[in-house]
Amino acid sequence: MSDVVDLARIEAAVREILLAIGEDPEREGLKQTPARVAKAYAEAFRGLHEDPAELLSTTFDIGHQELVLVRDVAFYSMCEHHLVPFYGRAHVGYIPAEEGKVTGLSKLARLVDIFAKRPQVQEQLTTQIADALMEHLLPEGVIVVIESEHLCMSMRGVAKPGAKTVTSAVRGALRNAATRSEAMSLILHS
Ligand SMILES: Nc1nc2c(ncn2[C@@H]2O[C@H](COP(=O)(O)OP(=O)(O)OP(=O)(O)O)[C@@H](O)[C@H]2O)c(=O)[nH]1
Ligand SMILES: [Zn+2]
Repeated sequence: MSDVVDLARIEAAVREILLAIGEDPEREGLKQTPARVAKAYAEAFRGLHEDPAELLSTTFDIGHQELVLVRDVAFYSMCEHHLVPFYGRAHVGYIPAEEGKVTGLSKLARLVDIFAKRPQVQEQLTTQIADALMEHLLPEGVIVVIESEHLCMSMRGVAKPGAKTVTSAVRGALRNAATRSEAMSLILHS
């Protein structure tokens, strides 16, 4: 990870922030903070250096052409406007095509993290997951629903803790009313 994220540069920047807020970066409690924040940021943004195509290249030949849905995938992301977390649950479903591919269930959850671990906005996170599945699995259809709380709306600014933002992206056969409502009822069952 450290070969793609410049830890020293983050450390220097965090030291500057501490000075700018009127703190003393040399005091005992803060001495290790720039290094800790650098490691935490490398983890929070590791998805920038991960490839969805590679992740979704492991596929199986299973003759299932009905909905596959992984519900309640917990994720933590960082709002690109304020660099504070937004977090919640993603529901990711697709209908494999006859000539398309089926991937491992864990890969759907890993795909959420590849895009969540980047500076993000929720709409783009939702779209990127859906489009990556369409591109790499060539399925009949995809549905992605994300529910999350944005700390930039809870702990600062408008200060509305508990407000949930829900976004969806629906592609292909899942745009069909009956199929979409079957998927939504399975998602809302959670
Ligand atoms: N559409 C969208 N907006 C987001 C997301 N995360 C944060 N925001 C919003 O981005 C907006 C940024 O607004 P600005 O007016 O530029 O920034 P600000 O002065 O800090 O805004 P306030 O949060 O209202 O104090 C805010 O309304 C946030 O609620 C997201 O994932 N999607
Ligand atoms: Zn924000």
